[in-house]
Amino acid sequence: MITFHDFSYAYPTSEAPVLHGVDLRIRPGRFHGLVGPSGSGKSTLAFAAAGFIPHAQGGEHTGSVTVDERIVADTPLPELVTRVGLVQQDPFNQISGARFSVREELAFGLENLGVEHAEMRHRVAEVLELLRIEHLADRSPYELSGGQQQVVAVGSMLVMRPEALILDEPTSQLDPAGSRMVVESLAAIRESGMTVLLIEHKLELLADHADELHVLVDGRIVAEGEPGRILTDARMAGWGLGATRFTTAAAEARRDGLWEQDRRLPVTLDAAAEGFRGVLEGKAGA
Ligand SMILES: Nc1ncnc2c1ncn2[C@@H]1O[C@H](COP(=O)(O)OP(=O)(O)OP(=O)(O)O)[C@@H](O)[C@H]1O
Repeated sequence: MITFHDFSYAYPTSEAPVLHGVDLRIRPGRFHGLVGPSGSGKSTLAFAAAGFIPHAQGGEHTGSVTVDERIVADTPLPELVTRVGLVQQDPFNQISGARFSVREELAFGLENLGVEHAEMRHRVAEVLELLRIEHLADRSPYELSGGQQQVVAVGSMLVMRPEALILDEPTSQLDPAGSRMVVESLAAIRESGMTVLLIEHKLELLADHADELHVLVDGRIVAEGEPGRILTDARMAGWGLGATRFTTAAAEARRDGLWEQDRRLPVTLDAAAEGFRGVLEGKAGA
């Protein structure tokens, strides 16, 4: 479990804190999503959960972040990497450059930890299978598409068997085909029962995957709850956030009497289809 306890933080060059009194619980086996407008502090929060703040970035903080009761600020980074994996936006920057094949790239972090060879091979094979990238095992990481590289970056975190995986806008630099690959791997990770925090601007992705959403605005958590409730919250526009296409379509249809007044607005394709089917069947039967 990753827990933020009244955590505030300012970078060494910040004039004002970037995070303000953040209280947050990332619970074991749950898929959490973090949304917020640009510059609200989402990546900063991810760095704090993974220990890069304060270990690599310095700066000033109050309150604490704990990972399984260990205070992140007091735990050495090499110990934290086996507990919290962080996948960032640009897949290219996450490839070590030290290895010739995807298989070796995946083993790289384990080699550094001194994991024995048989165990290393086992974990690499397991991750190749989970992410359905066995066919890429002997390819050079540099020959891969952006989407494939990002899935390999996810894999290089998963081989460490962290308790939690944080993904910071993992599809933002990818084309639609690359995004699809990463989204498919998210589904596999979700099924594996791993603890996940996904930072994402694409609300539909969160609606499809997350159990719980947290909204960060100006460094403060302003709302938390299940995606269906948060993504249809009337305050979304005021927070600088949009709505899913399904919510917008149903809200417009409701003005024309084509969405039941007391039916919740949808955030997924399935919920939208169900609502519209209900209206059409009602009209056909009338
Ligand atoms: N290394 C740094 N030093 C000083 N200020 C920083 C640093 N990194 C980020 N900031 C500032 O901290 C604030 C929050 O940035 P952060 O990248 O965490 O936001 P974000 O919500 O992830 O944004 P985006 O959605 O655009 O990625 C911004 O005002 C940013 O300029």
